[in-house]
Amino acid sequence: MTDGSLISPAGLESLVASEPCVVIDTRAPEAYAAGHIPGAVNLHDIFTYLATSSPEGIAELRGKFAEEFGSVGLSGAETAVIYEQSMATGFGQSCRGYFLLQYLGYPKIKVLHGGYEAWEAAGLSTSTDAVAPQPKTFPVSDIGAELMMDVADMMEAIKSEGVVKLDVRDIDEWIAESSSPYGKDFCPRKGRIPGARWIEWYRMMKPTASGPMIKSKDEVLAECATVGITPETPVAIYCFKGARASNTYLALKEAGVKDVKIYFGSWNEWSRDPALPIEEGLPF
Ligand SMILES: O=S(=O)([O-])[S-]
Repeated sequence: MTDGSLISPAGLESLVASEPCVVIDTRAPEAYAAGHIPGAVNLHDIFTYLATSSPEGIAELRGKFAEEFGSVGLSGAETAVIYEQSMATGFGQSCRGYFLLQYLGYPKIKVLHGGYEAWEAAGLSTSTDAVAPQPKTFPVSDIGAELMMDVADMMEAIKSEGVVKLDVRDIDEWIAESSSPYGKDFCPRKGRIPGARWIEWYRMMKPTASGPMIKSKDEVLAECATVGITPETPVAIYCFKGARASNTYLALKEAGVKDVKIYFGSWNEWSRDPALPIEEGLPF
């Protein structure tokens, strides 16, 4: 898939040559220091930040990322291009950045399809030079606010048969063997949001010579059909903290599923409140 919000390495090379761009590397600082796309800035918080959906949590999240995206030079005039190592090795962290920018109402966003691995596979130049971005005022808006669900929204979704609650976590989390990718007992409870259906996030990608890539529109819709999702189905996605969910979000949006939202607090938030219902044990 090459149109829409995904951009190929060659496409990114011509884009940066022709218009203002801020290229954002979401990998760990050590990986960035070892080599990055020339001119790219490093924002690893995009991946590591644990969000909650309380009013205070949302206010903190919005303030933090408006500040961080402004500090790397996003004013609304530049296209933000986000990348990670590859689409399937960093829990979808570049897509988490994409989702956060959409949520904050940023107008021009792309994800480098295939990430740094695809950039290197294309033989394009890399750099270890430090980059000093020029800070700008980030243009926060409410236009994307409805994309992010809070606990109350998820409780409503549980009551609604028509909304597919889509769990995209790894299998050990789905079968309630582990509570998180950070260790089995990182969260106090293991299980699932009641009524959730499951597509492990890797299924949205397939291997290529340049690394894992998001499947074609028809391939993604075929995966969706296995859990009853059509382009018209409202979908509420969750994972552990919103990164893998963002990878699936992007795949579904690119495939034409119209109403997709993320419960960004995800299992990290839900499992910590004993008042919230869960399904425990094996899902079969
Ligand atoms: O992908 S994740 O946010 O659940 S670590």
